[in-house]
Amino acid sequence: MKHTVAVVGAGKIGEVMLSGLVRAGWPVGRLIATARRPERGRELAERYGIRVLPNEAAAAEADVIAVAVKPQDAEALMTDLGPKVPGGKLVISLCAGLPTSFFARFLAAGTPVVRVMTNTPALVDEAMTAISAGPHATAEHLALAEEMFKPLGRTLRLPESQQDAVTALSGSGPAYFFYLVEAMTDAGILLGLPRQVAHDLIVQTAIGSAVMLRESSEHPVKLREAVTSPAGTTIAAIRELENHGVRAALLGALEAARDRAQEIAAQAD
Ligand SMILES: NC(=O)C1=CN([C@@H]2O[C@H](COP(=O)(O)OP(=O)(O)OC[C@H]3O[C@@H](n4cnc5c(N)ncnc54)[C@H](OP(=O)(O)O)[C@@H]3O)[C@@H](O)[C@H]2O)C=CC1
Ligand SMILES: O=C(O)[C@@H]1CCC=N1
Repeated sequence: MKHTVAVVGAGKIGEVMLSGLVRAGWPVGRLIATARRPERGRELAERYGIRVLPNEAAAAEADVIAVAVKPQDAEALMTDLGPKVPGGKLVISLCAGLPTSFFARFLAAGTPVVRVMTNTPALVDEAMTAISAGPHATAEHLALAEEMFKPLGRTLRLPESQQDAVTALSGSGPAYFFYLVEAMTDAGILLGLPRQVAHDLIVQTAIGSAVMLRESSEHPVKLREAVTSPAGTTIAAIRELENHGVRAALLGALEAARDRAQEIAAQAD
């Protein structure tokens, strides 16, 4: 925790990261945020007691520069800031789709770049974060990225070539589960339950199922089979899911998310 970290473009995911570092005891004096809108900067300074600086000043002071702008804003940011990033800094990209080679184009030769895909459960220290070495990133840089993201949940090192798939699966993943919970709550209402009751039933069921997935050594198929009684209620529901092609829809959905990540990269080329 002896490094100073600047989150450049502290929006939703940047704040998730900063709040996790604060909870993990990262000294607030070693955390810097940048924001495009002054009111957003004030909000972050008040909420976390961290410093909010202009991009160039943040990059000059920090050892680690975490880029958390939308991919569509990355080119404008890097065109301006990239040449001003002093040598010897570690640049971490949190951006979906953009390869580390995109960032290297704007940075001084030899600047290490690490690509990270985390997710919003970092807010409850249950993130899944995948970390990949880009140009000039050494084992030491990966270890530093892990030091920052480990307190926020699980971390995994993967080749950068797998990051678009990771983005589709775990980066966007929380949205799919929230969508499912929302739809199942509606189903509870259809069956006559009050909204709050339906919500509570399904949230606790989701938590219980997630804990079983993590803590039992059983394959998900076995866990599902244990719920599915012969001629029972569950198989009646599963038949409907199969009839509606839910498995195929998921395969297609994740492929679409991966394709969108690739399109973002192509647009930035
Ligand atoms: N949301 C998520 O669950 C995840 C997002 N990501 C990635 O994180 C990145 C950010 O996503 P998200 O947090 O959702 O988006 P947000 O729009 O919430 O955050 C981006 C922030 O960057 C600010 N910004 C843009 N340009 C500049 C600039 N030049 N200088 C300073 N600040 C700037 C924006 O300001 P303004 O408010 O004015 O627009 C905004 O606050 C994306 O690349 C996304 O792919 C990765 C994993 C998960
Ligand atoms: O939807 C997005 O593009 C970002 C990347 C992963 C999660 N949210």
